[in-house]
Amino acid sequence: MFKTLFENVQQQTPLVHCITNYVTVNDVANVLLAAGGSPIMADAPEEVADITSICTALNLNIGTLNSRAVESMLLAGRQANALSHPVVLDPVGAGASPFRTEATFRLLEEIAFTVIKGNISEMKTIHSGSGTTKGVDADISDAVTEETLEATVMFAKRLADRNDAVVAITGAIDIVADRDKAYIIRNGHPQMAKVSGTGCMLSAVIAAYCGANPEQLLDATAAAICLMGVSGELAYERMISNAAGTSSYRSYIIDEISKMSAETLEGGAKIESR
Ligand SMILES: Nc1ncnc2c1ncn2[C@@H]1O[C@H](COP(=O)(O)OP(=O)(O)O)[C@@H](O)[C@H]1O
Ligand SMILES: Cc1ncsc1CCOP(=O)(O)O
Ligand SMILES: [Mg+2]
Repeated sequence: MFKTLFENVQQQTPLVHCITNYVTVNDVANVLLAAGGSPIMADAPEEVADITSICTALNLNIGTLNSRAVESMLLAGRQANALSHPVVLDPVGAGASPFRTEATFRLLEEIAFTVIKGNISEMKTIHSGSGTTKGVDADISDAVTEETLEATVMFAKRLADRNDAVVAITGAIDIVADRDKAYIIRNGHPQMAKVSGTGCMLSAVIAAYCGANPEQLLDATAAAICLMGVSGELAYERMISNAAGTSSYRSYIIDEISKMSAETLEGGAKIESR
């Protein structure tokens, strides 16, 4: 399922324009290189439309939002839409403050997103306009369980339909959906939540996969999620065998992404469709 999607990224080296937060920006750049893409971070309103024009995909992440960044995101998003480039939204912390929530809705109104990717609390905020979130992390009471899984799959499909986008909800169980079809992905490791930026890294990798595979946006998004999850599992094994800690784990995740083969990805993916 993933071989061609994976190879397209390796062969095309998609250039991804990121307007992202200053917490995880370096990891986002390195994970894009590790995955076979290429990063450029640019957030000045004076240049974002030009930068987007030379890229393959755009990744908007509201993690450390300010008014100038909102302006830049709108300019870049409009240009990416005009050029039919895929655009990913990571609504980091939507629901944590009115500013974040309102900016998220303004972006959703004015830009056609290809993929909207967040944790369950952020995605519930996008659905209802308000929500509980533990800062940038999901509220534990929102967590998707086996009991709430099918309802969350329906929720993801409805949200995808309403926004005319692929919707990806991350957590212990990841769900990715368009209006008709969903995938449930059970890769990853709880340790990934102990590293700031695994969600941001994933959004950038999704942008690279969609840029290189514009005709298969749902599958490309699923491939990126499996890539992140399988790498998180392999990195955890290495962390344990080296008696290492969370800082090394962060590097090990990027290492495993850089060493990934189509065969390991395919063999390691725990994915089912609905
Ligand atoms: N408990 C978990 N078990 C397995 N994978 C996880 C777990 N928590 C997070 N992940 C993985 O970590 C990555 C980031 O997801 P998440 O923590 O939900 O995002 P964010 O950091 O934006 O809140 C995803 O690839 C997800 O699958
Ligand atoms: C801690 C923090 N604060 C603002 S952005 C950010 C990083 C969030 O990264 P992720 O969404 O990948 O956990
Ligand atoms: Mg996040």
